[in-house]
Amino acid sequence: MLVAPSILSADFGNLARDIKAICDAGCDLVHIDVMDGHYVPNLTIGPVVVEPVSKVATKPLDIHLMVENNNFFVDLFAPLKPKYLSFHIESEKHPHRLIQKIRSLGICPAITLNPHTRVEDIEYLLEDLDMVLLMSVNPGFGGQKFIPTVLEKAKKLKDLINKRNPACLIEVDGGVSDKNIYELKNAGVDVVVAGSYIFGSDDYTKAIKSLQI
Ligand SMILES: O=C(CO)[C@H](O)[C@H](O)COP(=O)(O)O
Ligand SMILES: [Co+2]
Repeated sequence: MLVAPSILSADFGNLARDIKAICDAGCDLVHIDVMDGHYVPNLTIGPVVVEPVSKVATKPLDIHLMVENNNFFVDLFAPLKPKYLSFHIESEKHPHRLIQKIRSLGICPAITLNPHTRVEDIEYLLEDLDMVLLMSVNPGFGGQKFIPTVLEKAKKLKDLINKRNPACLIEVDGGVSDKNIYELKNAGVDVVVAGSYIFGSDDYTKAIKSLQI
């Protein structure tokens, strides 16, 4: 299991320090939550902040867009060369076109599904995707309760992935901890995002290791 700590739960007054700390503690990816205050009722950070603080990151960036104007934000964040750039299927009229654009910029395209969205909705996009991000909370805030129906969704998605594109990864984001990590693993999940669990612990190395099963 790969682990991507969400910096939403980091100390925003010491963001570079916290990004360095999770990289030193052995995380696999650095998850950056980008919220525009329109698509979700919260506002976070743009490239003006992410670019300087991510200079200390020794692990690849995993950027999660929660925005209305995906095209605009893809253009804003592409120069930072994240490994993964994901956008919400629910906020995009032309997901297939946007996936091709992200790929043409040298970035691995990923798509995100809210808790209510059926995995079948993205079946015909799977061949073009490197990762699917399943939300296990409603997007917008850290520290929420895990929605367990994501486990059934992950299993269904795994079947579709095995049929269409076995190389595509499944990522789960929201309410992840050592309490649900084994169920997530059994459901076929490859990558977990964890914010409050990791940043709320007093030993980042131990917390990250407890999820790298
Ligand atoms: O995308 C997100 C919220 O929209 C965050 O990545 C997610 O909530 C992680 O935080 P936590 O592990 O505390 O739930
Ligand atoms: Co996220």
